[in-house]
Parts: sequence; structure tokens; C-alpha cells
Amino acid sequence: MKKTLRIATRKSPLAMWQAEFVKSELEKAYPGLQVELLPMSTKGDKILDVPLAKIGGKGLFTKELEDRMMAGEADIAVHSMKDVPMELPEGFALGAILERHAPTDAFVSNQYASFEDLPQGAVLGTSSLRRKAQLMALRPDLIVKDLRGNVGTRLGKLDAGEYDAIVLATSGLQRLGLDERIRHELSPETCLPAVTQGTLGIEYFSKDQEVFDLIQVLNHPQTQIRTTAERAMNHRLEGGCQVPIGVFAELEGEHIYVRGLVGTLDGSRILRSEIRGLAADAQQLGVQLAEALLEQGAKQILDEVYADDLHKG
Ligand SMILES: NCc1[nH]cc(CCC(=O)O)c1CC(=O)O
Repeated sequence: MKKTLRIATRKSPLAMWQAEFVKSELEKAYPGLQVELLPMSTKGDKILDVPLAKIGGKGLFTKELEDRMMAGEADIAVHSMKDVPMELPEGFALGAILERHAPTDAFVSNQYASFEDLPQGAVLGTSSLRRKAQLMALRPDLIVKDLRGNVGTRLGKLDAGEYDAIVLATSGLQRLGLDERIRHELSPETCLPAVTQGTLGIEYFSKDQEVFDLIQVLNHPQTQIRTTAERAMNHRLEGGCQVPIGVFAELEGEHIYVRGLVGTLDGSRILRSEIRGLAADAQQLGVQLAEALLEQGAKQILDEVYADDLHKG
């Protein structure tokens, strides 16, 4: 049996929490095992003055970790599944999907108790096209300003008065012990979550059977099924992580219920669809859901989003 396992991770406080979490879960499961962290920055962490949607490129948060694995310095990488591209580079695979944490988005404000309480023309901060499209659809009067940086930076900008409120992942705040900053969670009806939001995944070398066997203790089959459906929808829509696409799968016994949406950047149009079926058909149901959205005109909306990105460079 392996004596040590090395984890490549981003070094933001949130990513470090996630890697530490996996380390402690593995050490609990295997008392003889020693787990080491290898923290590093990625392109997505370094370029902070450009909206994420404009940096583009697959694997913005994952490529450097894979490079370190290739160099033989790490055995696995821990990722927020939300940041993992739909297709991994040759030789890599996802070996375990952990039990999902909160999938929702959180409303955070020092002045207002809820999203509904925001006054006319309030300034809302978010870095996500998906949040922007859905929240502007509900409140076209809001001024949405871009908000980048790690969780602490984003809260700091709110506290400095740059925004009346911000919206960010509930799971990120909870992991960092910042629950008390959450005024409320946005319901899926208000803001459908991002693909796999709140889910952690472990990437490994697909040939490394020993590592695969080791990390199976952390795999959560129900979350894995939800992840399969959500990623299948995103993949069929050819959506990267920076697109106005929401998708949320829930298990109902043997069945799975999946909701999806595609929105224009200004929220003036939101296409919605949903599907139910056997959980065993998660992959196929995700694809069907994407196809229902494409039939409603999702391709045209997404093409416009991508063209807009190119023009603004
Ligand atoms: N886009 C960055 C990112 N990637 C994953 C999370 C949250 C944690 C998760 O989804 O597990 C966040 C922060 C956010 O969206 O506010």
C-alpha cells in the first residue's frame, strides 16, 4: 500500500481548504497514509484585472496542476468541479466525486437583508455571466459590476463600499467559515446554480490503478450521478465555465430531475427546460435537456455570447 500521496492544489484559501479537506478525509480512512500538499498559482489566479469570461481558454484553473502531475511531483489534483473542463487532457481522468456541499449562490450585503430588498438601481457585484443574466432578468434596473478575486478579496470590495451587494457561491463561504456573511441563499428558481457548483472532484492519472483504488473511499455515487447529468448538458451545449448557463440535477429515489437554462448576457431572454427520468440514464438525460434548449434557440444565444467575447478581446 502507498505510504504517501501528494496533492496538487491552487493556493487560494478556498482551494487550500479543499485540499486540506481531502487530505484529512484520506488520512482518516487510511491511518498509515501520509498526505502532502503541493500548492501553486494558476493562470486563472494570476490574471485578476480581466473578467474571467474574457481570459478564455480551457483549463484556466487546472492546467498547471496537471503539468506538476506530469512532472511526477503530484499524484492527484483536487478541483472545484465547476472549474474542470468538460474534456480532460489525454491520460487524466476524474477518479472520485465527493459528496456535494451547498449548490446554491449566496446573497451577501451589509445593508440589505435580501435580494428582493435591493433598491432601484442598486450596484450588484458578481463575476459570473450566469448570475448576471438570471438576476438582471428579475431586476433589469440593477447595475451589475464585475467582481474578481478570491472570496476574501470579493468580501473586501463589498466592505469597501464598491457594491451594495454581491452574490457568490454558498459553498465557498461555508468552507471558509464565513457563514455569518450569508444573508440568504438564492433558490434554484431565482438563480439556477452553475454546473456542479459545490462539488469537489479528484483528478488522477487514468493508468494509476493504485491511486484510483485509494481514492474510491471518497467517491459519493449520488453526487457522481448528478455530476454526470449536469456535465452532459453543459458538454452538449459546448459550454465552458464562463457562459450564461445554469443546470441543477436532483435525485428523487430512482429518478433524477434536471433543470437547465441559457440566458442572454443582459437577461432579456432566458430559455428554460427540465427533464425527469431514471437516474441510471443521467448522461443521456443531460444531453436531451441540452437538445431541448438548443431547439428553443440556445445555440444562437451562445454564439452571440462567444462573438461578444471575441470583439471585446
Ligand atoms: N469561479 C470560482 C469558483 N470555483 C468554485 C467556486 C465555489 C466552490 C464550488 O463550486 O465548489 C468558486 C467561487 C464562486 O463561484 O463564488
